[in-house]
Amino acid sequence: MESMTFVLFGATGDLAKRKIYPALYNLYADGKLPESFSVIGLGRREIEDETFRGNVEQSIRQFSRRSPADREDLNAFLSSFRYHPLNVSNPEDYRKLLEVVQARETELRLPDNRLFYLSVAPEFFEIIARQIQESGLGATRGWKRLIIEKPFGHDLATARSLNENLSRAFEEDEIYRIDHYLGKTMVQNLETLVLANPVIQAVWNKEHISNVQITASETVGVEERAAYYDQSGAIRDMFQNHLLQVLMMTAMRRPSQITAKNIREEKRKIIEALRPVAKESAGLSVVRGQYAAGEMGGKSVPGYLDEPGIGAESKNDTFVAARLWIDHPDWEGVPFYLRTGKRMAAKSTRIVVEFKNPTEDLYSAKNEKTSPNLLIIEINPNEKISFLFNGKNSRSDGLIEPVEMNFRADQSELPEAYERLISDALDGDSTFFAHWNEVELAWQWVQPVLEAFEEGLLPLHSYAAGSNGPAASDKLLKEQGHEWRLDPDVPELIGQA
Ligand SMILES: NC(=O)C1=CN([C@@H]2O[C@H](COP(=O)(O)OP(=O)(O)OC[C@H]3O[C@@H](n4cnc5c(N)ncnc54)[C@H](OP(=O)(O)O)[C@@H]3O)[C@@H](O)[C@H]2O)C=CC1
Ligand SMILES: O=C1O[C@H](COP(=O)(O)O)[C@@H](O)[C@H](O)[C@H]1O
Repeated sequence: MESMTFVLFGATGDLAKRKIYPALYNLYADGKLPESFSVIGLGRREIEDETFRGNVEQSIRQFSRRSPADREDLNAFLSSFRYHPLNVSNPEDYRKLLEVVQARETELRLPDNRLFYLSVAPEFFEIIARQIQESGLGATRGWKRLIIEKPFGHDLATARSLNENLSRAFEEDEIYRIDHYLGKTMVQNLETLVLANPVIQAVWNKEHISNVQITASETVGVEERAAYYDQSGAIRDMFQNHLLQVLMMTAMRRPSQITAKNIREEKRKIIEALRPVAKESAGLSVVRGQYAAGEMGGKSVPGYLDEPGIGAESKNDTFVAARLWIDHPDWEGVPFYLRTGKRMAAKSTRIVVEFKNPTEDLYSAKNEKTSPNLLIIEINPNEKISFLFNGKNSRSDGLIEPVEMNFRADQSELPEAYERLISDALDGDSTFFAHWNEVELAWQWVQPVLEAFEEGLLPLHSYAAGSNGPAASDKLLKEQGHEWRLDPDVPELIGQA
């Protein structure tokens, strides 16, 4: 682990408070930060170093998975933090920042390895990258790296333009695009599950898999993020990035080696092979919805249009589902169903892999029913892998029923996604960051869908808050003889999983 300076743009913001400081603290507590390091927090407001350190401490006490046990140890951690007021569009502020960074490098005898973390609004990404270059902050003899938050562009054209501008200041291998789903335990575990288990590897293809379902349902509504969310919708907020990343991780084929380069290459092949949709026919494979008033946990909740900050006429999507096909020899004829929505019945991020069931005929002759084998990877809030198979029940009738085998990760010990990702960026490991190829190809698939939404070519279905989304999304599966698995209204399965 190399000593470095962590330059944090947006140090007074929500993400820094809720995720970044707790992640840094836990990495420190786990011995995963270098012995010597410097953190320089940046924001417009004028605050003293002491106040800044107090704010960092408060965020750790409130949001860290582990509370600081020892005052001395916490003070040692906080002593690395300094604050510098900076307005992103003022070049003079960057020159002063360079002096602050260099002074700390000299004082702590740090090499000029610098990690710049952009935890600010996306409209600032380009100007910051340019100023880092022009001020000399980026001219290091050591390494320089850029961690950039989502969203990466608003559509294909803006993502391309952002990337072009960033690449004037940073090489592709210096850019770490955060997709926090790639830092989740079970998303990272997918690679091991499929590649390290020959039995699973052998059946991970069109011969054995009937369909794959990826769900990210949330119970929360738009919360305080109306200004951002009403311009983005579920398609940009969750689908273009998190869901398509999970699809790539699920469908990627075996790489020749487990390296960042090879894994990203395999992911690229999958996203490249996604069958494009035309905007005129997007409605055949994509369903969009918006939540109406409903009931959640016994309480009435307002519909999207009545949420604070949302325009009364908003046509924004809070739900999107799609049926995708991967034109790859190993996945021919296997639909991948993706859906995400706010104000749904349950918080659940999961992948359900449904296997083909050639045993039906064999048992139907005996008037018995077998169910398809299901491999269920629960990502959030549980972190669990289950396999549902057929077994005889232990009652006197001895009928065949789905039986569950499972593995549950010990959640008390699990690092958070941000810990994993920041640690990887410090180590220079980009495996679980989104490469530009993946981001661009994901936007390429989504672009006609965005246009279809904007031009009103698809109906905007209403769904009651607290439901499983619009019924139209069930049709996407029914047309292929499938159904969503493990929705909360399928008690016999959710009860076991
Ligand atoms: N919050 C979250 O849960 C998530 C956030 N993100 C992304 O993370 C990024 C940050 O989000 P979040 O922390 O919520 O945003 P906030 O609005 O809470 O914070 C914004 C930060 O930017 C600083 N800032 C604003 N304008 C300027 C300026 N002109 N010059 C210098 N600094 C400025 C603010 O400091 P000051 O006011 O002192 O100037 C503040 O520190 C965004 O890209 C967002 O999309 C991604 C996923 C989740
Ligand atoms: O990136 C985002 O993710 C969250 C959901 O994340 P999870 O880790 O709780 O599954 C979502 O609420 C938010 O709208 C989106 O910006």
